[in-house]
Amino acid sequence: MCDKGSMAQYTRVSGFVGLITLQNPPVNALSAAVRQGIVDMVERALSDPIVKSVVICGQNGNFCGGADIKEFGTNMSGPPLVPMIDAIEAANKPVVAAIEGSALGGGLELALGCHYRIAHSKARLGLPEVTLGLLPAAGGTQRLSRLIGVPAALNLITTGIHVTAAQALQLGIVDQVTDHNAVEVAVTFSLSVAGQSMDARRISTYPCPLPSDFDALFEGVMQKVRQSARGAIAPVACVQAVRAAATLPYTKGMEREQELMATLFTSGQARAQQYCFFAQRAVGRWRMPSGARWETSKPMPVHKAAVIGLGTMGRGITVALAQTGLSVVAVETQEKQLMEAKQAVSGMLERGAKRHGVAPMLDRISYSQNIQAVAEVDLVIEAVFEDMALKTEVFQQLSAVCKPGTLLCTNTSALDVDKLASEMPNPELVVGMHFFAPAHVMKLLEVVYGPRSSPQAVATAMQLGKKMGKVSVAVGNCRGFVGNRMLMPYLQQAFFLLEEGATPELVDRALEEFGFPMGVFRMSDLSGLDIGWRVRKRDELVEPDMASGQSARIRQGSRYSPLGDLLCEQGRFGQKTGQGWYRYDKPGSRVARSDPWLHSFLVEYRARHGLVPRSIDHQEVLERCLYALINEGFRILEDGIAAGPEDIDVIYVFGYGWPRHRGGPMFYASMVGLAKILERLEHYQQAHPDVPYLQPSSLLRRLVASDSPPIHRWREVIKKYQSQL
Ligand SMILES: CCCCCCCCCCCCC[C@H](O)CC(=O)SCCNC(=O)CCNC(=O)[C@H](O)C(C)(C)COP(=O)(O)OP(=O)(O)OC[C@H]1O[C@@H](n2cnc3c(N)ncnc32)[C@H](O)[C@@H]1OP(=O)(O)O
Repeated sequence: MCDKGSMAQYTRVSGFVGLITLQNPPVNALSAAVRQGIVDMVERALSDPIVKSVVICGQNGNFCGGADIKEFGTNMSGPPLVPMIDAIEAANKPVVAAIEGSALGGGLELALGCHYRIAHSKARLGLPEVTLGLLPAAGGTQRLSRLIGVPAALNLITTGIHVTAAQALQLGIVDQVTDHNAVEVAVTFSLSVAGQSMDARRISTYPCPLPSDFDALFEGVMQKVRQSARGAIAPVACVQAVRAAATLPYTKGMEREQELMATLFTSGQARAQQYCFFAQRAVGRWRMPSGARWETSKPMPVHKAAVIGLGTMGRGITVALAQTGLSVVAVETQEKQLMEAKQAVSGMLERGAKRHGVAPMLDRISYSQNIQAVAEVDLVIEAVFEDMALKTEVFQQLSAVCKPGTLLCTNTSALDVDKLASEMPNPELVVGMHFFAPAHVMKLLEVVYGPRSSPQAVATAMQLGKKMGKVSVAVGNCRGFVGNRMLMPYLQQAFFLLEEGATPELVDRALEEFGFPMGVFRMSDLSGLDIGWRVRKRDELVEPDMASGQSARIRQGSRYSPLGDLLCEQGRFGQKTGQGWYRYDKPGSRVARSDPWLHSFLVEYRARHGLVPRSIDHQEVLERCLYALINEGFRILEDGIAAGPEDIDVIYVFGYGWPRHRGGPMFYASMVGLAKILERLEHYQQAHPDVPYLQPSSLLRRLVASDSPPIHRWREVIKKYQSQL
């Protein structure tokens, strides 16, 4: 017997079991139609006298990915989740959740409303609402705390982590884990408990186990959460909701859960985080200005890869490749460096494997000092020193050694990928892969294509990035690509603010309060001030600091601050030398301390250049640094270097510490209001006419003139703008 009409299919199986199958591909999200289907089918199963028990499962081996996030921005209709789950829990026949694939968010909340949960061993469970700026508001905070206790519930709910079936069993979230068909096991099990009272299985009736150190626990967790949330409100609300579970009766706790959810639901932060969720997925659907795109470009198979150059980046890339299960040839011509790298790579693999409880992939890697060793690989990632002549030489060797068709990738953060490609016999096989340090940890990968890169080469690099667990974004070739190009105006404004009266502490505090993990100066100290210095020297911007006054701070026709160069001349390269914008207890130590020397140096510098310090507030810091960065983002869109604002936002959230709850720079601009951004840029440009980065981009002007459409409609304006160029 079967009813296929709705988005929850009803079948009677094994004679007496009502099987309800959610069917809303790809993740069986609980849309209004699915909720209606569940309500109807549960009612049907419970009112059918032949049915003794009920099993709820999801179509295609996937239980349920939670509430339908796409519905959140709309006028929500259909039966609400809470009464639907309450009705399941109140049922007088056993209801068993058969969990395959994922049970996340509302999906797990639905399962917690069931009387039993049976999971397949490969299933994953979690309450990831916090990552969407929300909390589990279909009883999740109240039921999970009662089921597994406050500390474990706090951990799951405030972090949003997914746990394996085995971990869920250990925590007590599921009752049984099986390697067999979970639906069949659940059907058999449901019959074994048919006729029994379900009173003891209703989690909402459980008392919440209270830890002895209750107050200290909540205080500690709240402090930790506030610190790591960097201004995000959802993690704090999650703690408050769990506290309600621990202190209030169930119905009151539910009221508190709803109240907290209402605040989050309507907040800009939830919108920003949900935007990030979809943006992260949208960047996989890449397109190039030539019209080539993800659906029509087939990646080449990659079984064996090589890494050339085993410095910090090369080591991280080797680890990341080996962890995907690929065979890796790691080449380093210097013997000492090769030995050190081998030890470091093995250490990283062993530590990673230990964390995940698996065997380290040490035998996946073969090391060599000879570039000939890469003859048979499908793809090479060159990670030698950031120097065009050196990279060109290595690429020429590679094209002589590699088998035909090998994809040649350069790991560069700024060099001209197209220029490199133009020196090769097969420029279509050359792409940039800009990894972020540490390469085996950081999630972001910029895949850089030039006008000559073939769509297949881009597709291959994008697919490899995905396999490596990276969020890969395809971007065009320009100085600094997307991320570092936008960083230039940001850094420049920060330097100018110091000249005008700010301190590194003030600028960093403003940016950290905004939500960055580190302000620009602490970050520069961490990365090393000498990196930018080297680039500025190459660009012939660095001059001996002989002169004073305004003319000494003009380079190549624009305002220039030599502050960073002056620090480097003193050997202050940041953390590694123990001194930079801050001082450190010793070279390599991480705690940044305010440096009186630096403050005196700034006073003296301003005096020497006739700069009268003024008081600068946080608002100005944010506007100058962030709006200049955003303005460059608009230029990047104008130039077609990024296909859309989502690409830029994903790069900033995953690679540059932009707070996720602010959605990325372009989303943030849309929230602030494009007209306001334009007005402030015009204001600062008038005050600083010698700073080209503050000149508002034509696209920003065009968007404002088009009544500032919502961000999902920017692409239309960009297309029109580009077609008129
Ligand atoms: C005054 C106002 C008062 C307001 C009161 C408000 C009351 C509202 C009450 C609501 C109660 C809600 C309670 C509930 O607690 C909330 C939730 O459940 S939120 C959702 C939680 N779930 C998740 O976060 C899971 C998200 N999904 C994933 O993590 C992954 O997709 C996956 C399930 C692990 C599968 O991963 P993959 O196989 O890699 O597939 P993709 O990720 O690429 O996804 C494929 C495709 O599906 C889309 N999708 C995935 N999940 C959802 C979803 N939950 N809703 C909608 N769409 C989803 C995803 O976007 C992909 O599509 P694409 O974007 O590529 O088109």
